[in-house]
Amino acid sequence: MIDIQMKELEEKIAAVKHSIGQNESSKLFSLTKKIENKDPLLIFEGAKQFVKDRFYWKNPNRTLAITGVGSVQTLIAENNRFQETENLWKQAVKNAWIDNPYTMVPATGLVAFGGMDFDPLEAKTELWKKFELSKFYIPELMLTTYHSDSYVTVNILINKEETIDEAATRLRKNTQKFITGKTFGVQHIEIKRNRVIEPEKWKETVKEATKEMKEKRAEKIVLAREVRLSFTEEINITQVLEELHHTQANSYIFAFESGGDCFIGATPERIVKVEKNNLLSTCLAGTAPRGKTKEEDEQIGYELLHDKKNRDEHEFVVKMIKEAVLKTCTDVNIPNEPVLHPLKNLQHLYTPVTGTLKDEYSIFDCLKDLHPTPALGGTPTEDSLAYIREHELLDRGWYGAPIGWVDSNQNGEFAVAIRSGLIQGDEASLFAGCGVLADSDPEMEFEETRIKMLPMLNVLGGKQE
Ligand SMILES: C=C(O[C@@H]1C=C(C(=O)O)C=C[C@H]1O)C(=O)O
Ligand SMILES: [Mg+2]
Repeated sequence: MIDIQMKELEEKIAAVKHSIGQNESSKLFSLTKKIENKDPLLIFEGAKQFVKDRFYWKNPNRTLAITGVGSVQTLIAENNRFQETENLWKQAVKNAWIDNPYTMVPATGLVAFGGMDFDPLEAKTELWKKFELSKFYIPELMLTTYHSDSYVTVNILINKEETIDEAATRLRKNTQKFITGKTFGVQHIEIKRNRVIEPEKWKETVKEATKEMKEKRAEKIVLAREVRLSFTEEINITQVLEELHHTQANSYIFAFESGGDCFIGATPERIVKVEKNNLLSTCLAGTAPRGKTKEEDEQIGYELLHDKKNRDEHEFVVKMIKEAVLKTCTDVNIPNEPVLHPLKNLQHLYTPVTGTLKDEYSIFDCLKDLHPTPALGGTPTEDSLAYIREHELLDRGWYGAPIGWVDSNQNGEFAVAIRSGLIQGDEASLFAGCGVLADSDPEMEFEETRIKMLPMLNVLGGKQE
């Protein structure tokens, strides 16, 4: 249980109540405490019986995990998603009473976690109907695990009308309910049906795109496709998260529930991380499989580092991110050559980008400038997006877009939501894309996307590879 004396809590609530303005009916109270270590997945599982909307996040080096349950305030943008979300977030922070003694610990205190559509101009289909253009939760309860310490944050709306005693009791009850957690059993997932959506037509689209580039109407276009699965029973998200954690090193693990559907994945791609004014972005593009032996693996890695098509794919991303970051940062540092980024099923070309974010820019400004990078859109951005809108067979929804969190202390981190799937009860869609250039071979690009789906497919009962 959260360690706080009733008297101390009542004093805090009295102060919050006192601060409610004449024209306000309530105030968001955010209270953070350090607690004995808890397993983030047990909290995630336990919350299922009380709330529909949960989120989960783990960073690639596993120093930070965030579990959020419920939403005390949901930030939904209607048009200009980056600017609107930032405005809503700033307003929420301004209106809240934040009691967080651990402001040096990222992702404690008031935090918003969410994601957004890849392309607001793409026609929406039934598939993504539960996901708004952009949606961020400020959770009712959040567990932050940073290095080996755990922190719990409870967010509640204190009403002007309720007594201090009522509010304190409500806060304690809520905390107790969510912090107890629940263990989960091992589910043996069985795929009933695995439907690759229009593979031949997809290859045809890739071929068409290569023509587009030969005729110099674009230089790179990223094309994605979908696989639809159905299972013998409903999928337990907690177990999928645990399996992703065990199988996908060097990747973010994320989940975001909305209206009963869950967008989930294990992505190696960071779009931007901001810690105070330190910025880190990543160029990740160019792909090859892993070898079966160490020698074969090193040989494939060497070839990837020296392959012209993959280096070109990568370079488009470096160029675009460099331009964007030079605008918002000083002290920009970008190595001249990429290195290999090994994953379980494949390896990528990787170039880190660091800089010092100028005071006048926020993480939302960075997202606006960076998304979509040519790792997910193409070059030039607008022409490739127009091509994707018109020709891609898939409604990308939140696939390929930023997903992540911000706190009220100038920290935040967003990944690019790839290697992901949308779980809808006993069905799921998996997504994967690839960078198409003028000399792309449709069969090879198809194979690349097949391998990119394996991380999700394997934890959903697919054949191990
Ligand atoms: C688009 C995806 O991945 C992107 C495309 C890559 C490529 O084509 O080489 C590599 C990494 C990602 O930037 C995906 O996994 O869905
Ligand atoms: Mg590629």
